[in-house]
Amino acid sequence: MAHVGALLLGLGNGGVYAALALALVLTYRSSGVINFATGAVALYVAYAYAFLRQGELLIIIPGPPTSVGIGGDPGLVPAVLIALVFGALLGVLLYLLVFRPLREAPPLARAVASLGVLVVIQSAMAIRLGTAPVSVDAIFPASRWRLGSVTLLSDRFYLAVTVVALTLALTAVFRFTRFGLTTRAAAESATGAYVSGASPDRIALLNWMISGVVAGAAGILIAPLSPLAPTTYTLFVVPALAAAVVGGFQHLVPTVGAGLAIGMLQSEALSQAAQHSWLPSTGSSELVPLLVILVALLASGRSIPVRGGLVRQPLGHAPRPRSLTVPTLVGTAVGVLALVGTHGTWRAAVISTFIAAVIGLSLVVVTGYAGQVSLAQLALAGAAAFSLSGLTQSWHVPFPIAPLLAALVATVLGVLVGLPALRLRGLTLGVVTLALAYAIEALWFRNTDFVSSAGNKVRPPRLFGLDLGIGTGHAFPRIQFGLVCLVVLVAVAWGVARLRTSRLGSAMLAVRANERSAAGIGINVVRVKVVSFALASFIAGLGGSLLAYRRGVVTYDSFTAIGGLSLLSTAYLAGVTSVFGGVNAGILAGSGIVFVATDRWIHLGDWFPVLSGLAVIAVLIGHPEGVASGGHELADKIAARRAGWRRRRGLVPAPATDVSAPVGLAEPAAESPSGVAVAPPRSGKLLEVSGLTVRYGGVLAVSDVSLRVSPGTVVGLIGPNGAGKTSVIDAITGFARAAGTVALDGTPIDGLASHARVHRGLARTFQSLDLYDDLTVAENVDAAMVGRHRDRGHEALTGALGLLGIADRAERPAGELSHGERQLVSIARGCATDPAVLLLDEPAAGLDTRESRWLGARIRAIADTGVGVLLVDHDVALVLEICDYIYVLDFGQIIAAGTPSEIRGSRAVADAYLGAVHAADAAGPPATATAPAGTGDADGTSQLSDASVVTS
Ligand SMILES: Nc1ncnc2c1ncn2[C@@H]1O[C@H](COP(=O)(O)OP(=O)(O)OP(=O)(O)O)[C@@H](O)[C@H]1O
Repeated sequence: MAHVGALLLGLGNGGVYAALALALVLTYRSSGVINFATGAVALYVAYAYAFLRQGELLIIIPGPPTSVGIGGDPGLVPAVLIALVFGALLGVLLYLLVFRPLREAPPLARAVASLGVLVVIQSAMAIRLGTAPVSVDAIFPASRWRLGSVTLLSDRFYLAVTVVALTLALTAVFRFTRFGLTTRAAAESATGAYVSGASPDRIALLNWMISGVVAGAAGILIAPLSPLAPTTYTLFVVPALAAAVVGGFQHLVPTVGAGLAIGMLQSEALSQAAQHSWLPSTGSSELVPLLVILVALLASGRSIPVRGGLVRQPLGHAPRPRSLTVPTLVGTAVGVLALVGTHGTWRAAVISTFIAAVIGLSLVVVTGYAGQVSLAQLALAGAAAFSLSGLTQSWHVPFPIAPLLAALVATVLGVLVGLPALRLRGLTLGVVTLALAYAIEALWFRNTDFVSSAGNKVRPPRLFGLDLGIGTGHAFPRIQFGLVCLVVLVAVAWGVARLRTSRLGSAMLAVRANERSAAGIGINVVRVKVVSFALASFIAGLGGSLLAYRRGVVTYDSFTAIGGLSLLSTAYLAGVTSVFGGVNAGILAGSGIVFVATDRWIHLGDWFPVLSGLAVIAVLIGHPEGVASGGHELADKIAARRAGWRRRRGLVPAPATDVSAPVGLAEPAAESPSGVAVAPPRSGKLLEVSGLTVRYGGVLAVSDVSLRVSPGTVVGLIGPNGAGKTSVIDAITGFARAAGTVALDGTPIDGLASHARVHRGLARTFQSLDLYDDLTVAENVDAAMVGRHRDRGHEALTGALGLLGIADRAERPAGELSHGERQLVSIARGCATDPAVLLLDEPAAGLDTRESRWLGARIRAIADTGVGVLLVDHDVALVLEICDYIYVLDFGQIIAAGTPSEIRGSRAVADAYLGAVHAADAAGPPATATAPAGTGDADGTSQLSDASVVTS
């Protein structure tokens, strides 16, 4: 019964989380924004309400007085209504000024903009109103109801009932009104909404308005129960995000249910912590949102996204460093000059810039390269900082072993933080890492069991008797410590730049771009994610250790969850995809040189965070990929101009302009069009598939399919749309769950993960190509050779590019190529995995007949090297021309198999697959009349290529 009482006590907070989660769902559904500022909106409306009840109108912009009198308290209902109107207006303003201009921006850019809004509102409120809590009169009668041995506080009950009533009303609006219908249609597809005559823009605006009202209502309702203070309200967004995740950011009722449950479980956790000494004295309630999110997500997530279920996270171009030596030397020289040429506050700011840049570089690795949105990097830095304190104070571990060990602690924790990334991606992962940071802060950094109220001391670094510490008094800040920070920064920056040019870096970018196709070329997506979290956490740990040495005493306030949000927004703004951007993040950070400069020269003082939040928003609207994107474009332009200059002087050959044009169909297989020798023939393997069956829920896509692909042969798999051809390839390569056996040279491989099958010799291409548009052609192909020896890798790279005739496109970004060229890159990537069997999914899609026949010759050339090829294509003329054997699939079953001439003469195939053509023949007009130009051969392929037109 005590448990029931504790649970019911949590109804109040639960109701608020539920209302905020509703507001989150509304903005996400209508405009795809995860609005981290939802708690801040609630905060603003709650303050506006509290001031109204004191007869004052709140003004948060600088200049005029904080409030003006309105002649007394207008009363409960008018005050609530006026405050809610403010909430609605704030919602409308946020949409019109911030999120509408960003509607085409990457999802992460929109989330970062909401972080900017959060910082602006929270900092402005803190400056204008102070951080002292404000108490507000009760709204609901506060009495104790006794139900047997259980006590229920009536105000909590009324609050929860109000939120549930609000949810039911909103659910009814969205279910039964035209506005609700169009909102749901727009959530599915903006085009769909346009087609049905609704303006997604107006729908989004209305939803933002309602969201402002709902968030405001949450703020007003909780104000009497929880003293009004800027930071507490802002952080209500974490449990609210957890509730929204449970509802999939779509469904209102599960969202509200989860919000209420989180509040109740938190209350129970607090009561348990008070009763049991073995439970941590603080932090158990902050752990609840994390556990709720993890249970909800792990129950529904998948490790590799299913076909069509990919979350794309465009993050901007991650440029490949052109040279490491010059920037390293110049950067080091600038750093030394900055230290030597400054003193006092300025030198302290330079040192802070170095440290923040190190932590910023950790985000470059995990988010910029590997595409994993981590909001926990600052918490990981904190973990190292607090560990360093223990290592130096209690264990007397000397420098530099202590900071390295502390960074290793952060690495272990970082790998744990990264584990959810194995199943989650995009901003959902960001939400989980935020919940983790929130829990780590409460359980460890704020926990008085581990950290004394004045903070934990750190022993200054000493090496061979030399004092490397930052010093105190007049000596502060000592140049020696600045040099230590600079050495760490240069080493980390050099390492991160090297990583970008390494094969691991290419694999990270491949995972960032497209996990499915990364797995398809043999990249172990799980390992790449874990390694990127480990590397980034180690770097964050180094930064955290430096920060601990810089401060001398470690306290929680340097490593808060909110600070982690600011870190991501600064790093994103500075350019999270390059070393240049990471260093920029240090320069722009809260205690860096820009902060000191603005403080000294423009006397911004407390308003710096507000202005930096506004700057984040303004810059994002102009450059949704961050400020460094301008620098990257400039560097690309300079490089292109230099290359043009070198070409004009005849130093390098000019690239061919029409690579996909046929370059001689009768070329020898061992020589590429550019004269590059292709990979030597390898021993292919026999692929045997039997009893393959694939089901998607109730749909039987493939039923009991058996087929063989012998080394050195091209085997076709044809069939009408939806016959199950891609599903067969997905099942053979481990991308779709299937029954049946798949064996290579008699060894079963059906139990293996997709990337492991690639290592056994099974390579594939994707119908959607799934190239890494950010990477060059060479990098796309190189990514397929992770773990291969460099020299052999180089041989395979030139071989694969040469075989497909795209060697002269090697340095072009894949995103710039024509469709035909992209098809070739996709096949080259498959070839680069050194396959024994290559499965090609519609490689001729989008090619004209000439290109298609040229491609056919390339495919034959691949088979001539000993590789077995399974070719799925709608171009029947191509399939009949180059295949040794063909299987015909219809409704998931093999209906015919044989040599091209047998297939050509098969009545069953004609009926099932070419029926339309035969029917057309019977009706009169000659089939050749509509055949594409150039396909009419003496052997009658014209009729079949006509069939390909009918079915594709
Ligand atoms: N993820 C999925 N969930 C549910 N059904 C699916 C899924 N993927 C494919 N299907 C269904 O399975 C059947 C076979 O689809 P598949 O894409 O394998 O055929 P296909 O022959 O490759 O078609 P196409 O030539 O159009 O590419 C179709 O009915 C399709 O709608």
